Amino acid sequence: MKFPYDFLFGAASASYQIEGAWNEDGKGKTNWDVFSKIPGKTYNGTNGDVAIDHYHRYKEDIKLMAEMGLESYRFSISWARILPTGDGEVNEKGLEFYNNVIDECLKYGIVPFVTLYHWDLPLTLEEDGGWTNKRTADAFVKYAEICFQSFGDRVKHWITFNETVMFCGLGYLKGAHPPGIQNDEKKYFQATHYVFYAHAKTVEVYKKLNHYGEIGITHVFLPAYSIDDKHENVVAARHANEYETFWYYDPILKGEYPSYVAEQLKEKGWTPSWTEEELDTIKRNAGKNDFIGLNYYQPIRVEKNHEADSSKEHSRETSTLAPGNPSFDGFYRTVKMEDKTYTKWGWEISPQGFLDGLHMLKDRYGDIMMYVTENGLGDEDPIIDGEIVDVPRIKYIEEHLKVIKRAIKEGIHLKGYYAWSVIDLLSWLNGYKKQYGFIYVDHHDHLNRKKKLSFHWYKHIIETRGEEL
Ligand SMILES: C[C@@]1(C(=O)O)OC[C@H]2O[C@@H](O)[C@H](O)[C@@H](O)[C@H]2O1
Repeated sequence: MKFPYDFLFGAASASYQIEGAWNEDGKGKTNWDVFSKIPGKTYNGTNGDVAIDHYHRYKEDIKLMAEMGLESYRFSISWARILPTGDGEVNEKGLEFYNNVIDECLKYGIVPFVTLYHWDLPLTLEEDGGWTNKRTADAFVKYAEICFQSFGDRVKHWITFNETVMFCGLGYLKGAHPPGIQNDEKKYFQATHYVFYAHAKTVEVYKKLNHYGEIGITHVFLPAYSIDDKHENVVAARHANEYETFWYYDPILKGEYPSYVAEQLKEKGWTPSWTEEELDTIKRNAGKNDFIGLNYYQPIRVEKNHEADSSKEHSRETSTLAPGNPSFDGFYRTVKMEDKTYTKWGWEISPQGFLDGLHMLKDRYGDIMMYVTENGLGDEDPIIDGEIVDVPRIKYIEEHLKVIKRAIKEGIHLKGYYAWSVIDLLSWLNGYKKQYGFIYVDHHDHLNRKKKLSFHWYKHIIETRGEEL
């Protein structure tokens, strides 16, 4: 059986991780332009000043995507190229660059799937409180409307935010992302609320434009499973799903926060300062979402945490989602299981965990339309006789595509798959060591591009619409 005729086979990237040209053509500074240059913050001091120079080489890169037969390309717009100060004057050269990228995609029949925010925030806004300041939410809605008006005639698939839990959690709890704040739960939850509010307002604005495209949000999908049937561990898994998944998915799909979390926040004094207008905006627009984007890499296996409160000690290493760390509130701990397989970065490889999680989402939210907006294997790819023989990546993606095909047969409304990443790119915390791409970038030879084994494999899967999987 082939994948449905309208299922999109795609691959993804993000502006800060590929573009470079960090200070060219009127682009404003972002939080990451500054944060990445603070000693110790990134692996080996890597930063996105050049990245893989996609800003100057986008035609070459998109031509390679076309050669792969890619049906859709998910990329993000750097807000600071459009509005250098976040909410001031428009930078025409920024509009020009993304118009060129979109037109280059359409030249090859590649469907552009655009993320408005993939973590690079204009510095002016970060310095004014970032996502804990409602100004940023209001500025985002203005920025989004400019993008809709400029690109909406050709872009019909829009993602507002990528992985809110990551930029808020790493920004305000772990300190591994800007603004580098640790253990500030009040700011963490406040930031998530303003993101959900900005998302809801943006959906409302988009729908009023009658562009007849799709809009949604992309969340991490990290289904939590108890390590055994012990009651306290089952409770721990429920707690993890409430804070890591339902806190994020409920306001988008149900228009309200999960009571399990909301009540605990009240007890702990972590409730965001929200207004009735904000809560009503979230409620009023929940039904207008066209899809939810899932970034799935792994599940987590959890047990009740009994250790003294080590949840407050953080480092870059404890911020990479590897198992063995306590939750931010110390309630549970993730566990590395003897009978599971893991990547070099300690992420469990579990297509079955994905399928079980999809059914959990359907049980809770009904028949919602979904895209897998990221999935892939971060690895140090083997190079044999000059060829990048990334067989582990082929196996990883193959197993997950098989499960996606099965999920569709079981009634899960999945409309597309975007491998992370289309091309090797800068990893926020792992520099260029952790590769994800179908296309290799040689940092020892002028960033030259080279097709990996997986490039040819994915081309075949797309051509045959995954019939053999
Ligand atoms: C933490 C990490 C990684 O480096 O493995 O997860 C997978 C992938 O998620 C994406 O949303 C990030 O933009 C990208 O950089 C990757 O980040």
